[in-house]
Amino acid sequence: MYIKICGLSTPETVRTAVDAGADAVGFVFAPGSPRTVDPGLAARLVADVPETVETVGVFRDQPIDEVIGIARAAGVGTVQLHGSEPDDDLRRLVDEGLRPFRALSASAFGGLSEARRSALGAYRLLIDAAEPGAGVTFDETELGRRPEGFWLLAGGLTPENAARLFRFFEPSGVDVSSGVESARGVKDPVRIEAFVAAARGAAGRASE
Ligand SMILES: O=C(O)c1ccccc1NCC(=O)[C@H](O)[C@H](O)COP(=O)(O)O
Repeated sequence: MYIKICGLSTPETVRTAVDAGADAVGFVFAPGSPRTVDPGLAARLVADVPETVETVGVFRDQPIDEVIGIARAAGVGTVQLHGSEPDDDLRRLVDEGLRPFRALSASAFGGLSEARRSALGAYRLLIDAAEPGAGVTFDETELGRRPEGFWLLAGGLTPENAARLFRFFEPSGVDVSSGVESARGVKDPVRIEAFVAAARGAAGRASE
């Protein structure tokens, strides 16, 4: 079970996520979000993250050269693309030594052709609600068949619903942002710890 805590912007909450046992921490570089950080702040936060924890930059419809420049400046090793970027952008990230996550809404994934599903199978997927970072869950009927490779479930997860949704969707891991906040854009250390514990607990029970 892989756990990603997204939209972090303070040293305290990054430390809480790492100490709680998150596998990845995410920083939003897409403009216009209450969680958007600049690359300088992200670089200071990334400096305190152990190498065993994946650092993820989150982008939406930004030019790929800009994405790579920000990822390098911030020092993140992984790039999560939320827009309608072409597959060439994903290949370019790989060529640059960055690990891509392709984020797709559940309904977009559910509507893909078999050929498109298998092309995307080359990448790690993050299946989200229609509006990323909005704290909204999606309905089972929107997704249909589960992705075949490594995929993260996102969209409206919380400490309260993580175990139930993990058991239902059986993803490779989970991703959360709004559900571990006390107010929009403000992460809550207590909820981060509760989320990681709930997700780990669910994964442990699923493997028994
Ligand atoms: O967080 C944002 O505001 C955001 C803006 C633009 C693109 C992506 C964004 N966030 C992505 C995430 O934080 C998560 O990967 C995912 O959408 C889950 O969000 P939530 O439903 O809030 O848990």
